[in-house]
Amino acid sequence: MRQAHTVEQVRAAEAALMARLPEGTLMQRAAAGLAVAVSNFLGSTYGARVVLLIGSGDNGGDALYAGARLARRGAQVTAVLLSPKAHQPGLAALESAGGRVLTGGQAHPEEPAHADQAADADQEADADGPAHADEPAHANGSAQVGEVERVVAGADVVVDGIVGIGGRPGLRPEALAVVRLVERYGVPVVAVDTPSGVDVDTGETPEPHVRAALTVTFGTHKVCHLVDPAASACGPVHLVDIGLEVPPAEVRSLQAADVRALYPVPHGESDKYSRGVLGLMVGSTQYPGAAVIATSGALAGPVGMVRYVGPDPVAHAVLAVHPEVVVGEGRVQAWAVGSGTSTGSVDLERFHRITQQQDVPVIVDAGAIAALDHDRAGRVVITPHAGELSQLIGVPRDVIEQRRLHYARQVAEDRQLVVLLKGATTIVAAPDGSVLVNPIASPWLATAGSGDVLAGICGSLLAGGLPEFEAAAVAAYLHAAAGTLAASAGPVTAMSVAHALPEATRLLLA
Ligand SMILES: NC(=O)C1=CN([C@@H]2O[C@H](COP(=O)(O)OP(=O)(O)OC[C@H]3O[C@@H](n4cnc5c(N)ncnc54)[C@H](O)[C@@H]3O)[C@@H](O)[C@H]2O)[C@@H](O)CC1
Ligand SMILES: [K+]
Repeated sequence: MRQAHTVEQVRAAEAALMARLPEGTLMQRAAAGLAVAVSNFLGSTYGARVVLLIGSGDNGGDALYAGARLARRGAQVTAVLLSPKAHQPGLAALESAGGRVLTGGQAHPEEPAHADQAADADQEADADGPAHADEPAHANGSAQVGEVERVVAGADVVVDGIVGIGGRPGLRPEALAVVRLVERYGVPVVAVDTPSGVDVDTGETPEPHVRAALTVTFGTHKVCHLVDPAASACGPVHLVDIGLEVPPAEVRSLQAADVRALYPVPHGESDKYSRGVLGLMVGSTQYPGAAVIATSGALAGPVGMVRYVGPDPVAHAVLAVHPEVVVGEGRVQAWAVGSGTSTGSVDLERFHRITQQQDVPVIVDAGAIAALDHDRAGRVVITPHAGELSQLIGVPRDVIEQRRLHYARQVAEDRQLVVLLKGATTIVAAPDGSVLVNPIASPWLATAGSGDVLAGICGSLLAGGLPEFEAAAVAAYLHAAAGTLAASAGPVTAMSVAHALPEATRLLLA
C-alpha cells in the first residue's frame, strides 16, 4: 500500500525522529538520496551542468547539500538564490565543493504574487538580512539576471529546491520568472520533495507551479504526489527512506500486492451462486452497445453469473454476444445500473426499487447518478466523471477538476456512499474520509465505453463479495491495468480493454 501523508503528519514524524538523531542527520539522508536520484536521472554526473533553484527553507537546504555532493563528483553546479534568505550551512557546503552561487529572478521582491508572501519575504529579510550581502556576486541581483538565463539555458537538469512541505501554493515573482525561463529552454526539472507551488495537502494547483520530470521525496509520499492536478506535475515519484515512522494515512494507493490480497478468487467449494450473481440494468435503446460492453466487463470479473434487465432489443444485443447471460430479474448479490443511459432513459420505478434494497450493494453510473435519491443510505458506489459530479452537486466542472480530492470526499461524506471520481487519476472516496487513488490510468482509456467496462468489473467485484470501497478501488486498478495491457498493442477500444481484463487479472494473481 502506498501511503500519502499530510504535512502535519510528516512534521510530527520528523520531530519525533529528529529528537533521537544528531542535528542535521535527516537533511543529510535526504540530500544523499536526492544526489543519487539526480545522478541516475542524468546518467553521467561528471561535467553535467546542474542548476539549483533555492528558496528560503530546508527544501533549499536539501538541494544545496545534494548540489555539493554532485559538485564533488564532477558536476558543474550553480545555485540560483530566489529568496533573501537561504540555508547557510548548505550554501557553505556547496561553495566549498566548488559550486557557484547567483542571485536570481527578474521580478523585484516588491511585486509579490500574494500580499501574504510579500509579508513573509519582508520578515525573512528583516530577520536574517540578504544572504551573503557582503559578497557582491550574491548581492547584485539585477546584474546577474543575464547570467542566470545563460546558466539555465545551458543546464542539463534543474533541481527545484524553492519550497517543499513548508510552501503555500504559488510561486513568488522572482521564482516564477526563473521557472518560466526553465520552461522556455525545455530543461528537465527534478523537484525536491514536491514541485514548488502546488498545494501539498490537497493536490490542488490554484497558482503557477513547477512541472517536474521527476520528484524525489523523503520519508513518505505526500498527498500532492497522488492526487491530480498536482500529481501530474510530479512526474515519477522516487521515495528516499530517511527512517520516518508514520501513522496510517487517509490517502493511499493500492499496489499490486494489495489488489492480489483483495481479489475474491473462487475456491474449490464455489459454485455460480456463491461466486456471486450480478444484476445489470444498463444500456438503452439509444446506447445498446453500453450494455454489451458493461456485460463484458462484468463477465471478466469474479462473478459467477450475470442477470440482465432492460429493453428487449438491448437484451437481444447482449445475448447475441454473451449467451451465458440470464435475462430477467432474480436474486442477485449486487447491481450495476445506469451505464449507457441518459437521465431521461433510466427506468426510475425499477431503479428506486433496486436502490431501496438496503442489503444489496449497487454501483450507480452515468444517467442514473442524477436519479439517486439524496437521502438513500446504504451500500452505493457512484462512478461519475467530473461532468456528472458537476450535474449532481451543481458545482462547475472545472472547479471540480481543480479540487478533485475535496469534492470526491465531500460527496462521499454528505451522501454516505462511495464516490469513484474518474479521470487520469481516479479517486475513490469513502464516507469516513478514507481515499484510495489509482494513479496509473493510460491516456488510451479515455475512449467511448471505457466507463461501461469499469462499471461492469466494479459490479462483478461487489457481487463477488468485496465491500464497496475496496471493490471500487480494485476495479479502478484492474481497469487501468487492462487498459495499459490493451494499449501495448496500440489504440484501444472499450471491448479490447474488457478483453484484456482476464489477462491483466491473471498476471496480477500469478
Ligand atoms: N524537517 C525535516 O526533518 C526534513 C525536512 N526536509 C526538507 O525540508 C522541507 C521543509 O522545509 P521548511 O519547513 O524549511 O519549508 P520549505 O523549505 O518548504 O519552505 C520554506 C519557507 O518558504 C516560504 N514560502 C512559503 N510559501 C512559499 C512560496 N509559495 N514561494 C516562496 N516561498 C514560500 C515560507 O516562509 C516557508 O517557511 C521539506 O520539504 C524537505 O525538502 C528534508 O531535509 C528531510 C528532513
Ligand atoms: K521543491
